[in-house]
Amino acid sequence: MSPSSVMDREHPYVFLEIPPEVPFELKPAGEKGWGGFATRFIARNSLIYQEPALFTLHLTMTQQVNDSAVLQAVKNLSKNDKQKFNLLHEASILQGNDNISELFITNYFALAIPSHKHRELYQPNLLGFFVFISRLNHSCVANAYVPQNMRKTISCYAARDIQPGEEITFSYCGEFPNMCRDRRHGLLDFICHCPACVPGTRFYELSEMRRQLIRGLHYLLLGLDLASSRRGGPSMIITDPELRDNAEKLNIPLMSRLFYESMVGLMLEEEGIMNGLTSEYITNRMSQMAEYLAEKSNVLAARKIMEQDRWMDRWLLASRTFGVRDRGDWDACATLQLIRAANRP
Ligand SMILES: C[S@@+](CC[C@H](N)C(=O)[O-])C[C@H]1O[C@@H](n2cnc3c(N)ncnc32)[C@H](O)[C@@H]1O
Repeated sequence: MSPSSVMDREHPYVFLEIPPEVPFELKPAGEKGWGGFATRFIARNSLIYQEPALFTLHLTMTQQVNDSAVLQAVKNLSKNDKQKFNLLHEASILQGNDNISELFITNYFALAIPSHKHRELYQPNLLGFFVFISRLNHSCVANAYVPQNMRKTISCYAARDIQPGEEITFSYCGEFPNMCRDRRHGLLDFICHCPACVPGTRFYELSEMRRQLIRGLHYLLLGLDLASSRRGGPSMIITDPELRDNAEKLNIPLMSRLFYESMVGLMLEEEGIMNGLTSEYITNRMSQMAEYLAEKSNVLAARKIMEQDRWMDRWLLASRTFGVRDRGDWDACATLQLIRAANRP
């Protein structure tokens, strides 16, 4: 028996009692430490696991995660739950990290709680500690996703079909689709080795191009450079000054918007990171824009575009009416500007 397999058999995770409904097992995952591997076939868009927080920390806006806050919360746990925390702590020590706050930071998800005030919907200072979904590793081309949660529970869904034995991964940052490798690695605190992060491969080159393109398309749609470290500040992702100015004023014709949105969809699909939630989100945004169309020919063209199931087909059709003007353009632009002004902090 090799020394590593002896170590693996005695690893703290082996003693974690995994609930029977969890469709993955914990195993070593190379340089990523341990990870979760599917124990059965998981169909695209289906729920993988819904998990309640082991405990939560509600910090004030100026407070940071600290050892005493974490230890105080752990003290109030049941014996069983304390044991889970201790096993994760032991595993963390094996990886050379004895720091309690760090352990919390590696295993938390920010929780959103509904609030009467729209702007307070997302409360980044309510943090939940999760034992099982936190065992899943990151990938920039993940096969699962964890949507923004609304209560003290998080859910993980399959972004595509997952075969038994396949490692289940999700993206630790929802905004990675429009960021190139260097920017992503600047935000992660480790070097990711997923297929989109290994330079010199065809997939890597295509991935870099696709993400740069998505970044530019987002600029055209939102007038914002979401991938910039100075978000909201000046950006040169669109070099044509007139087009950039129109994007910043949200003055992009509706039919062009449908084309840009379809192209984002196509790029995400080609990259292998389109999931049910994102698809629904882009489709809704396209439908909302189409509502402003006033010319009959454009209304019909938009309807045809939206009827297509594949993003490639939507994009091809949308390219035929790209740049066509509509009487509803001005109305849409004015409304988008009002929404932006209302949402400014
Ligand atoms: C929440 S934990 C995930 C589970 C962890 N691998 C374990 O053994 O418990 C996050 C940590 O896993 C490692 N990790 C996750 N995804 C990775 C990736 N794609 N490449 C390298 N390391 C990764 C990093 O050390 C990261 O800080």
